[in-house]
Amino acid sequence: MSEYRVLYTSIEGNTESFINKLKAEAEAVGDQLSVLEIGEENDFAHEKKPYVVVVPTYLNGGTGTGPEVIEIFTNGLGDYVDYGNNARYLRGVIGSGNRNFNDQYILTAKRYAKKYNVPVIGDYELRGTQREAEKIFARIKETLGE
Ligand SMILES: Cc1cc2nc3c(=O)[nH]c(=O)nc-3n(C[C@H](O)[C@H](O)[C@H](O)COP(=O)(O)O)c2cc1C
Repeated sequence: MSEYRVLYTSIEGNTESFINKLKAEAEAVGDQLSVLEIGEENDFAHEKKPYVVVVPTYLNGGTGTGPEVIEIFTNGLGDYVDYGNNARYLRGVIGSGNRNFNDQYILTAKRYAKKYNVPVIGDYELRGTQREAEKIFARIKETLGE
């Protein structure tokens, strides 16, 4: 049995629903997820081992992908990653969004990947499917090793 650390934020519950699918997937193969939901009000803590983040996309200020388009609602997760040495343990980003947003689809995840120099290891729309959870859990295992 292995345990994989996953941090996430969920404003309207879609990401939470996908996390539950990931948990079910992990349990089905005898593994476990150690999950932490980060809101705007969490106390910061020091992460002690490698982890991935799952981040939905909430943007304001335009329809493009330039600097005028800013992240809203999900900043607590970014602040947590920036805290202490936490960024050093971040190994990958999973993005969620809605393809109706075209070029802005999973833009927050792409920005995190660029900022922290880690790959986007998966993406899905809205609540995702069990099949997507299966694929993304496999990527989490590859990314976090053992
Ligand atoms: C105000 C608002 C802005 C959004 N902006 C984007 C966007 O720019 N790109 C994208 O892919 N999805 C966007 N979405 C879709 C959300 O990322 C998607 O619904 C996600 O599943 C929400 O996750 P949550 O329910 O865990 O908060 C937006 C949704 C809302 C309500």
